[in-house]
Amino acid sequence: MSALLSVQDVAVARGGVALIEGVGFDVAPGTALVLRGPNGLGKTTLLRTLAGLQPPLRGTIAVDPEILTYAAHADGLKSTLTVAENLTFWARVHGQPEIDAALAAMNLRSLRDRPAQNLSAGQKRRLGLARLLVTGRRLWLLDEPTVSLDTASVALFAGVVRDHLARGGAAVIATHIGLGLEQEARVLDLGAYRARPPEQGGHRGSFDEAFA
Ligand SMILES: Nc1ncnc2c1ncn2[C@@H]1O[C@H](COP(=O)(O)OP(=O)(O)OP(=O)(O)O)[C@@H](O)[C@H]1O
Repeated sequence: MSALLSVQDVAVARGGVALIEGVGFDVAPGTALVLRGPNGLGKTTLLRTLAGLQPPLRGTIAVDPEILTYAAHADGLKSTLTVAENLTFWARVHGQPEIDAALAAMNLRSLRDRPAQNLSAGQKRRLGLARLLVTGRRLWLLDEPTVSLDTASVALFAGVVRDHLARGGAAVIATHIGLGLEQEARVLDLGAYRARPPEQGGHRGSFDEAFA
């Protein structure tokens, strides 16, 4: 089956500095790619680039923007709206009819009427991840999705990702922890793609991406 995302010889930069270069991979339906690498290497920058929030320095990214959704570090919740209202808002944005399955999947049913501002950090994160399910999008780009989650919630979320893949979805996930997705996920160690500094022939980024 053809890839949902195809990346060829991509280089990315942040703040005018090239971070990663020569990255290439395909992500097929039913599979996940786990991005690994030390802090500051450029995992977030690569995900932002895949999401179309900034252009690559070089290379090609083939993806239909209509099929992807990007879950960044920030939860992006509306603090005065309840759990159910937050999800309903996002479901309507994406033309999805209901939120009950998403509430159940991330164990949020008992919290449905609580304002987002009164949730714990882990509960907020669960709500942020439940939002993925009401987008109806096939390709999930996830930046450290398990931050603040306890062990049970990590397992819950791993199950949600597994179900998404089983339905023909796909995911690219920057994470430092194991999600127990060894069957479905490949691991890409981005350390091997660290950009050379300019004095060694590497590229400088432009200021366009710095403010993108
Ligand atoms: N807005 C910005 N302007 C300039 N430089 C930035 C900006 N945001 C991040 N950087 C720098 O870009 C580099 C890559 O950051 P990025 O967040 O992509 O790394 P990461 O691999 O996701 O790290 P972590 O594992 O800590 O989340 C870092 O050196 C960081 O300090």
